Amino acid sequence: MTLGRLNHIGVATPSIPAAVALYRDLLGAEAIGEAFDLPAQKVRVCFVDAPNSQIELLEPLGADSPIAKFLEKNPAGGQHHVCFEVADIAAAVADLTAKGARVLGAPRIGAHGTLVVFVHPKDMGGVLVELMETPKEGH
Ligand SMILES: CC[C@H](C(=O)O)C(=O)SCCNC(=O)CCNC(=O)[C@H](O)C(C)(C)COP(=O)(O)OP(=O)(O)OC[C@H]1O[C@@H](n2cnc3c(N)ncnc32)[C@H](O)[C@@H]1OP(=O)(O)O
Ligand SMILES: [Co+2]
Repeated sequence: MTLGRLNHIGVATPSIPAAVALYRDLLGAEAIGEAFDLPAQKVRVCFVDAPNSQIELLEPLGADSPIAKFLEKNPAGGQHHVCFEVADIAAAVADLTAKGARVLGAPRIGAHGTLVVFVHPKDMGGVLVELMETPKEGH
């Protein structure tokens, strides 16, 4: 696989509205999307756009959300993952698996409507890495 652009940084928060206020009022964020639920991934999502990337604010949907456990350990929230784009997610999964990295589950549709997958943080120096298939032109 070849590492593509940094698509977003995932930030877990107990409150998307409170986090949005910080990015808007403290940092001057001007392009903030509407929050939306992603039930299949057990998260509520809101994107804060920066000129060259995005912050993906994440609230847990339900006690079994992957964010819930993170927030138990980090009640105020915090940096959760980084997401890079790849041209071909299946090829990336095969490559990573062949290299011995733990790919978590099968690719599934993420918040941008394209296939995403995660690599276990223990195989990436303590960083939870998400890979997202680059949206096809015009999609
Ligand atoms: C897909 C929609 C959206 C998008 O962009 O499109 C998203 O990004 S949704 C993001 C939320 N979804 C996920 O994170 C799915 C992948 N995550 C997982 O499978 C788990 O959260 C996992 C495996 C990373 C952790 O599992 P779990 O929380 O059940 O286990 P532990 O808490 O015991 O953690 C095990 C070990 O990993 C360390 N850990 C956990 N989370 C993170 C993290 N975000 N960054 C770095 N390290 C993390 C944790 O500290 C444990 O380490 P240890 O040394 O044993 O304490
Ligand atoms: Co993400």
